[in-house]
Amino acid sequence: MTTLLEFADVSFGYTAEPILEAVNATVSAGECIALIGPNGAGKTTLLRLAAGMLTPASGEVRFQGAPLRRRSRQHIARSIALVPQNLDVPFAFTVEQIVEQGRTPFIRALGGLQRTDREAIENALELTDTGYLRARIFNQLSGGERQRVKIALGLAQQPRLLLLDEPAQQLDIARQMEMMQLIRSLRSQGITLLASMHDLFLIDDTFSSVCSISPGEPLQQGPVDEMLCPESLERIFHCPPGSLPRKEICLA
Ligand SMILES: Nc1ncnc2c1ncn2[C@@H]1O[C@H](COP(=O)(O)OP(=O)(O)OP(=O)(O)O)[C@@H](O)[C@H]1O
Repeated sequence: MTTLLEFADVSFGYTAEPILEAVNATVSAGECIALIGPNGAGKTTLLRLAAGMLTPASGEVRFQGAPLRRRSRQHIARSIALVPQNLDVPFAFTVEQIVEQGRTPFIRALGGLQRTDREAIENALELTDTGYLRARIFNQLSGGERQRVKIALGLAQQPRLLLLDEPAQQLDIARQMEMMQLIRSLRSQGITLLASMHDLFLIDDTFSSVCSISPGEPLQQGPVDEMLCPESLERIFHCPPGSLPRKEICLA
């Protein structure tokens, strides 16, 4: 499989205190990876580094073999979309206006939206089943509706790699199932995904593999069943050995 994204010995900290140290990881084209780890381990930070929004203190993040730090924000945004946990929209923008923002990296000066931009926007609305919300004010939507619109915004960028930060957060069980169905459908369309996930029970049927970050542990990547076994989870989440139930822990 072709390597799309690569972390090569990446270290990063917001202050002198490192959050990520000598991280090595790869995301291959077509993969759908769940990123797990304890609160504060650095999942959001890793996603921001992957999107080129943060620059490593040392090491390199590469996309299709080229270091991200040598690419412009606009260039990166044509290939990689990050769907954040929270999207602050200060004005009464409609859903359609929000999703249109995904085309910003493609618009030429004074050019406005072209036919290809309109097609990308319609496709994103259709894939996320948010077309019926297009005239609604984003800030007035429910949490579940907002989640889908945020993903539509990312998809409007027509990214090779879609990064999702906690896509299932604050969703009820039915909306969580719909979100996982959406992720599976994006996966079946060949979109490469890396998503931070707290709810481990949602991972099994949807993701192709799991990547873990945990303080004091090297980053690990592996098949879902191996990564979600009790022994592995106890190590990742720093639970005492034997504390996770063996019987019904069959997450995978
Ligand atoms: N802008 C920032 N400035 C300073 N410290 C930050 C900043 N953003 C995050 N941090 C710190 O970096 C660490 C990692 O944060 P991050 O949000 O990446 O963790 P996370 O694994 O996504 O956490 P959670 O599961 O709770 O969402 C935390 O200790 C956090 O407080």
